[in-house]
Amino acid sequence: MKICCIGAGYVGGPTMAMIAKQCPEIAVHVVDLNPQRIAAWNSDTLPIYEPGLDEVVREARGRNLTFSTNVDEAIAEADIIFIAVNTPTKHFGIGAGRAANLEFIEKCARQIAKVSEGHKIVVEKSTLPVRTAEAIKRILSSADNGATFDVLSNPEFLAEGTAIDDLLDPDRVLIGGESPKAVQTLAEVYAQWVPREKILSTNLWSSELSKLTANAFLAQRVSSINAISALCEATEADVDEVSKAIGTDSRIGPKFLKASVGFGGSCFQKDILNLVYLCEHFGLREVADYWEQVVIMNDYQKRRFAERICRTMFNTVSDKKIAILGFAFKKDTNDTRESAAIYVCRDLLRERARLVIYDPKVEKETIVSELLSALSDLSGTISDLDRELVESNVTVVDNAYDAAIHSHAIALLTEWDEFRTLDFERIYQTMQKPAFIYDGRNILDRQALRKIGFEIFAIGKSN
Ligand SMILES: NC(=O)c1ccc[n+]([C@@H]2O[C@H](COP(=O)([O-])OP(=O)(O)OC[C@H]3O[C@@H](n4cnc5c(N)ncnc54)[C@H](O)[C@@H]3O)[C@@H](O)[C@H]2O)c1
Ligand SMILES: O=c1ccn([C@@H]2O[C@H](COP(=O)(O)OP(=O)(O)O[C@H]3O[C@H](CO)[C@@H](O)[C@H](O)[C@H]3O)[C@@H](O)[C@H]2O)c(=O)[nH]1
Repeated sequence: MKICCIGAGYVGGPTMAMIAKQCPEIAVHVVDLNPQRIAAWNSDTLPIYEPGLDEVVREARGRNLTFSTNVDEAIAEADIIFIAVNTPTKHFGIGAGRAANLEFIEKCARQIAKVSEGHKIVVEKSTLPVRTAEAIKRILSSADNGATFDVLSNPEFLAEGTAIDDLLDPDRVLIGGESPKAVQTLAEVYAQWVPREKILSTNLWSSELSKLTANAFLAQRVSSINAISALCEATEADVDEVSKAIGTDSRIGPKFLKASVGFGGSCFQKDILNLVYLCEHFGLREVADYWEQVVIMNDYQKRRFAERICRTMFNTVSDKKIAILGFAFKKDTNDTRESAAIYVCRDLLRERARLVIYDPKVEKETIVSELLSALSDLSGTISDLDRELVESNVTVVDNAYDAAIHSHAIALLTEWDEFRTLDFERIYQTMQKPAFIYDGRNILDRQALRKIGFEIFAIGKSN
């Protein structure tokens, strides 16, 4: 059997590497339009940082795992074609700011229709609005070379930072489709390492909608506890104690109740906005409003964090040096898409703070480009003033101690493990006084820091 995957990103790369590792008899060919990305997949420095990924790729690459830009060839040879391209929020035209941009999906479907012969199974791996498979089927059925297709939905539930564990031992694999034979063929691939009872099959539309719904529920939990964190700060309740108290109720459960500076990542916001757009499309105004509130609350949480920094530093951060620890949207990834850090830094820059940023895995170019795009207007134009703000007020350094030297405050925005064990005595000596710490992840020992002399503010703690 031959598998092709279109899209060598955070999903296509790790997912296909795992299939290739677990199924040595299947030839897996991952293709992408981006030659730099493909070159990186073929090198010793993979394009994404993910614990355990290097080993999996090293085992299968060259044996039954290939990365290339030969999209047509890979499609033509494959029995199963996964589509794992990006489906970002649309930034133009109808549905701008909400709907998913399906341009890349449609281009893949047209290309598959053009170069395929015989019978192929086409698998939606990307996260898509419910009923996208209908459009894909229409496009594929226009193929004029006699090719036939089954379309399946097989959404991916991996989380970044734990992708390899999630792929090795998933809570479930979901396959939606109309043809039992096609569903069975794909299920056989996963059954090489996933227990049968964890492979669920549903109709196409339930599968597509389950992915959006799963992300909406997860993000809703984070926004719910973050909403409570604001109330904790006003009432001397402690959000971590509240989380623990409610999470021990087996009906609620303990996961995804960690209050934070706000959720980030390429998926939660995009997928909820997509759900909101779908609800509006179907005339379900109240349902749309209900889910939109999850994103509104998240924006509030990020804004609130930056405002608290300004307020508690005597109402001005202008010309003050703030060390930013962490820029990725969570630990153990180099992904910065929609990271809360971007928006906190943007707001601080607008207050004319000087930022010294350190993240163990994020490159300087990525940080600068994220900040410039956060400061740009809707059309993507960056004013000279904003460009100047970033050029003069942002420094990126390669360790936390250098970031903290002479700073007035530290804002911890990503929960990297190395930040837990920093020598804060040493850091305190090098900082301006009073020395402030804003813990956006609630991972630091507040008592110990206070003993050293820090003024510490954490999420959902009223000091
Ligand atoms: N990132 C995650 O953790 C995650 C998890 C589950 C689901 N998803 C979903 O999976 C999809 C992919 O996400 P991602 O994070 O891997 O995106 P990504 O941007 O990292 O990767 C997508 C890749 O597709 C390539 N591409 C786009 N159009 C192409 C075409 N016509 N031919 C060949 N290559 C093309 C791009 O060059 C890019 O490298 C999205 O729908 C996302 O919502 C993402
Ligand atoms: O209790 C929590 C849990 C998460 N977060 C934040 O929420 C964001 C998302 O975290 P997580 O869900 O762990 O990472 P993602 O890689 O975005 O994974 C989500 O999005 C993927 C893409 O659709 C799905 O496949 C996954 O199942 C889903 O967890 C991050 O900023 C986290 O810091 C919190 O603030 N508190």
